[in-house]
Amino acid sequence: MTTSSLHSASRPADLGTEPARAPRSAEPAAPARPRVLVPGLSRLFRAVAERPLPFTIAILAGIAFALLQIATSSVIGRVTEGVVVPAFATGRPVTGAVVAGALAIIGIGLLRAVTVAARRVLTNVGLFDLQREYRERLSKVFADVPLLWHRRQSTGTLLSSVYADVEATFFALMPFPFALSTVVMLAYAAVVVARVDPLILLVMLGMVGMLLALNVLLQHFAAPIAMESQRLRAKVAEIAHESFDGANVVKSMGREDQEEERFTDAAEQLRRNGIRFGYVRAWFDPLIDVLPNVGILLVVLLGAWRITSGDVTTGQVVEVAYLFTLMALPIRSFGWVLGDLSRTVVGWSRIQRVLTVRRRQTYGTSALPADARGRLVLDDVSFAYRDDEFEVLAPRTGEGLEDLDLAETTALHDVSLVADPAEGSRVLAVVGATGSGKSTLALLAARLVDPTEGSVSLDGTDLRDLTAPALTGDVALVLQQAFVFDDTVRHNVTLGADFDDEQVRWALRIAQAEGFVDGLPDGLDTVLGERGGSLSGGQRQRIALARALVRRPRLLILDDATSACDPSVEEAILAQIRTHMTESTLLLVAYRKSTISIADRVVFLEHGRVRGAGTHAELRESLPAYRALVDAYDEAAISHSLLEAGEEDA
Ligand SMILES: Nc1ncnc2c1ncn2[C@@H]1O[C@H](COP(=O)(O)OP(=O)(O)OP(=O)(O)O)[C@@H](O)[C@H]1O
Repeated sequence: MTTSSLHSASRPADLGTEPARAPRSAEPAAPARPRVLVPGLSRLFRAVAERPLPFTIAILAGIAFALLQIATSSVIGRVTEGVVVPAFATGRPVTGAVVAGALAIIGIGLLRAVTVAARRVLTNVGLFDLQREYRERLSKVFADVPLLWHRRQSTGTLLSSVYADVEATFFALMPFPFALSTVVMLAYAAVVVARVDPLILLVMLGMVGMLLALNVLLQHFAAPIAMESQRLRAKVAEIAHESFDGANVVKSMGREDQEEERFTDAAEQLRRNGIRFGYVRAWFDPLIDVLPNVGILLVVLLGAWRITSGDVTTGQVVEVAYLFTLMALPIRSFGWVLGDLSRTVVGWSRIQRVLTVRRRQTYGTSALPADARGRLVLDDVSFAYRDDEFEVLAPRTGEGLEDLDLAETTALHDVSLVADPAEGSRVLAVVGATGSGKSTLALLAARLVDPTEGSVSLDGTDLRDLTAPALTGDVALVLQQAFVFDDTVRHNVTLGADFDDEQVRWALRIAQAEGFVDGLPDGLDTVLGERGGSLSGGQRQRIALARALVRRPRLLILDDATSACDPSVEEAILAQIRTHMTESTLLLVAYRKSTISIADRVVFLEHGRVRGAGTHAELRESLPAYRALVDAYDEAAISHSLLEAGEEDA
């Protein structure tokens, strides 16, 4: 049995009732057929306004391209009139006109190439810049929102937002400047064609109208599928992330096949949805592609008839037919924009869900005085976990929390306690059955959550009034799940702050980590690998503990932070902390008698209420429930030791 399984074995589950946790928030039900055209186009225009310089130049380059296209068609019309028709009539080529026409066409072609390059480069500049900005904005929200928000989100979905949703939102921007410049081209072409022949203009307008109608129809069918695809992308990411994260459980429980099946199912749904999207596009794309060609055919037929009746010249018909050929691609770009508009709307709505989370962690302006001694006071503190409090509070609703009927789990009721070195309670242990509110109390003391009622203060200052640096500098919380970065031991302890090697070693020594760190190939410079995969659970916990110790916080909170260490190591750690961290108050969430007995004072929680406070001996004497719980911890520890001894003998 591993040390961490000892820990779970040593916590008697039946000594406390655990009310069911509030259900985690699901993704909000999205409308089956979202409105796409107006919200989508307005998002794209806003994107252009957010990066005006590159997009304006890209659009201008697009317009220049469109005008050059038209100029090409007019040159070709003139070459037909001035070179081809006379050559047919006289049987002799008109050399000067041929050279002039050829030079004009080559010159315009070169200019067109420049405009294409400028448009593409600048569109990319604007597009990727926006993607970067929104990824940064999302990650800022992730950093600013309270811890509880993160606990309600799936990491896979958040990852998918940062990557796939941002990409989907701005995907349609790629052809957007080209499509916008097409409007100018169409207007100009309409004038040219109207001057040639109103009948041909009618053909052109009919063709453009049909193209738009086809695109709107495409939206109608494609948008819900695109929406489902984004959701499924997030789901695939979520399952993949869960499988990687829970690799230990999956392997130890032999659930590889089921996990694979779960992943395959989601990937298969995504595949099917992608194919459905492809089917829809496959119906519409050929029609949209073929329409301009039908237009050209009609122009040629109509033109031939109008030439014979003498209403237009051959050059004019060739010019207009060529114009239609040139317009096919720009008009198609409308289709690209419209075709991807549904992804814009869906991606944006998913990003919005994160960006509009109203609750951000706010900080005060106070700092603790230099001679503060770490007096922690919880004064009549109640705390309730509220369902969906983050999701429902989109800024537009204007609703306050108090107006909303939210499901609640009250974890702590009117809890008052004091840990004060001056009053002989420098080390305070919090004991209670599972679900009694110990971890919630630890979160409150570290201000990772704020009380629903009452206050938590350190040396007389409400934690809410402390600045962020004061809070993180004066209070440190170490959790059972130690996170280790893929970096050196040194960086994992300092996290980039200015501590020298001596200080790092001091912290490692107290955390009983110096020995094994010295045994690592490069000592402090050893890179620990992703999530500290090369370390044992207990070693990871000790690195995380050293990270807190090196900061010498005034208040050190350990929530089951040494659970994966042997009892003897745990005892040594706590003894060292007691001896060397004389300026820190220590709040311990304790599960072992050895831990509890080093505390100056113990607070016993039951169902979120303080049932008793005093020394371990006093509580044992006066509270049968406390005695039963602590004895049960002991029995579990003894049976574990016997089990281990048996395993060693075998
Ligand atoms: N994020 C959450 N959302 C809703 N309810 C929660 C959440 N976290 C904890 N709770 C509930 O609050 C109560 C106290 O939980 P807490 O984790 O503080 O207990 P604990 O004493 O630390 O338990 P354990 O010893 O099992 O870690 C429990 O009823 C729990 O179900």
